[in-house]
Amino acid sequence: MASISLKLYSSSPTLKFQHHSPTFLRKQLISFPTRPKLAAERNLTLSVAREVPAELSTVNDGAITNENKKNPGLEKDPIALWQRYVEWLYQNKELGLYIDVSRVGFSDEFVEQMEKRFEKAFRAMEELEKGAIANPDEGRMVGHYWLRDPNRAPKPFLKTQIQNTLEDICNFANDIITAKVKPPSSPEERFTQILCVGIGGSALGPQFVAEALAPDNPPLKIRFVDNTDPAGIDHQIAQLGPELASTLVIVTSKSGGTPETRNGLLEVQKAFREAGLDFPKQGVAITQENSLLDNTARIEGWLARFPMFDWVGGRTSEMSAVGLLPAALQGIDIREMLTGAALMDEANRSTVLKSNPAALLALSWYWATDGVGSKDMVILPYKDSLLLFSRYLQQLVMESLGKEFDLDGNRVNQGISVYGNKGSTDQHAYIQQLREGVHNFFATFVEVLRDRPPGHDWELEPGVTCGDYLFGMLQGTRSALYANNRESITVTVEEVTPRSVGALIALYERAVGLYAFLVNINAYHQPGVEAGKKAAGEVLALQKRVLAVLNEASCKQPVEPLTLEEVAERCHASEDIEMIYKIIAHMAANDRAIIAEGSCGSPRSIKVFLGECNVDDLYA
Ligand SMILES: O=P(O)(O)OC[C@H]1O[C@H](O)[C@H](O)[C@@H](O)[C@@H]1O
Repeated sequence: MASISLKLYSSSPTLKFQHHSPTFLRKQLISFPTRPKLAAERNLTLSVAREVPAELSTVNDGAITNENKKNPGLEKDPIALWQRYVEWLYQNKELGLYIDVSRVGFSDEFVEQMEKRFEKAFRAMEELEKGAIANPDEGRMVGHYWLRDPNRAPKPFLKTQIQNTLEDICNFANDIITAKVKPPSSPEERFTQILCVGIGGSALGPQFVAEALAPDNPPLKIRFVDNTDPAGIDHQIAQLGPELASTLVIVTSKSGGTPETRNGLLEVQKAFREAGLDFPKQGVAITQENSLLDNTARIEGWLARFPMFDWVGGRTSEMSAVGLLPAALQGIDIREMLTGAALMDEANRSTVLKSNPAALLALSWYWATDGVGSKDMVILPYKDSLLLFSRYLQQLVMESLGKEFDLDGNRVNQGISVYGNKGSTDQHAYIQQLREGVHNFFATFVEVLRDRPPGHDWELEPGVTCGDYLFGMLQGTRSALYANNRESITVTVEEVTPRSVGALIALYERAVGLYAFLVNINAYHQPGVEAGKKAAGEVLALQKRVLAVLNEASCKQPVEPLTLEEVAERCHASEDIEMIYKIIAHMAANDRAIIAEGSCGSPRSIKVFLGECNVDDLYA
């Protein structure tokens, strides 16, 4: 068993969450040492016994897995680390964006091994951008990159569609904001609110961008109905109150038929009716042409309709009308978002690994997770406004990479799990486990250099600002994790702007695409989601049968309360008795079924009938 004596340096003791008085802490943090001092003053020797696994080799499907990875152990010498940092640092001057992969321990051999795979991935990505059927399972092109560079669209009419849609978005948003287009009956004489109804890719991008970029006082305030939870919908409607009259409702659904979105629409339309408002005059649809939603909006004469294209997936639709319309209505510079994405796309077309930011991420993900998702991706933006970035990436990464089969039909059960919220807040929640617990993750820090707009900073202690603490917490956590062999990537932007947010979105769209090529899967379909939707449909169909059986029994004189077995038998679904029990329990909890005898706690005791019958009929 090889053993290695490693020179480590600890983070400042005060960051070790020891119990000290606030004064002591304040003194310590004020004298928060810089790296050289930290390294010199706080050397700590730790001897780590490390199995040096077998030589790097590729298994039959070419995957490079942990047990085969020649893992020399993470570099810990500060000077050598500094050299690694400098050697691998990616900088995009125009975007003010940096990527640091020096705290991911991939070896030179590994990089060499991956060169060929990246050459293949770069070629595949080039074909994708030229209009190849890169989503073979659905026979579709993958064209979200064309949204920010229409000249790349493979057909002139596609370029025209993209350009015209962007123009329409800008003009419509301007008409709304300038009150050229007004709500029909609003004392405000202008639209003041946006209610976005949509789910998944039709909500997560707009939610992330709103949180990241909406000004403190936007021309229209945005809120979302992104679920079929009646209480959640009621809450949004209640918060709008009389402002429902000046609310623009944007209903987004690429398919035009997603049940949750359709339910949200029906509920909101009900609220409009009850408020005596004319929904179509305040309704906007964003959907594929001739979808159910599109036809509804057209026939009912909604205020506006914007197209979604079949070659743009939900999780990569933020640069389409899905994201651009709500952003523009909040006064966000959507052309800057597109510019940021386009500049990042250009950088990601480099075939030199070290000059391709998305490739650096994909390389790091492959190393950290052995190309099989063996570790989770923890996203830690140290900036409140980027709070929803991880939720956005959960769909982009997990719905793209979480696939049962690869492109050759092998069962691979691929994917990388994503979680995280924001730093330093998350340090007070689960960093304990990350630092010392199960080693099943790699971290991605998102660093924002600009703490406050120029001229607004303030020293809460001599020479120390609030932002310095945030900076210190990020760097301290990164060091503390690495000191315990936890790897991390750091993505740095100078500040959160439409351009940098557009770049971040493009960075991860491309990294996911490259990684998918590396592991040979289709990143652009989602068969597993259809399975869930189908199963939900079956539950509702069974519920209808249960209702019919109960209705028939409840209308008898006297009313005939039924046992679960009797209900199941009459539904010809004895094997579904558990689901029937759950359906009845849910209905009883909402006063739609009456438990005549027994209780849901002891299912076998239940006798049930339908709510509209009164108890007196029971034993008449
Ligand atoms: O935009 P829609 O067609 O309503 O789809 C909304 C969401 O539905 C499903 O969950 C898909 O897997 C997502 O990719 C999609 O974003």
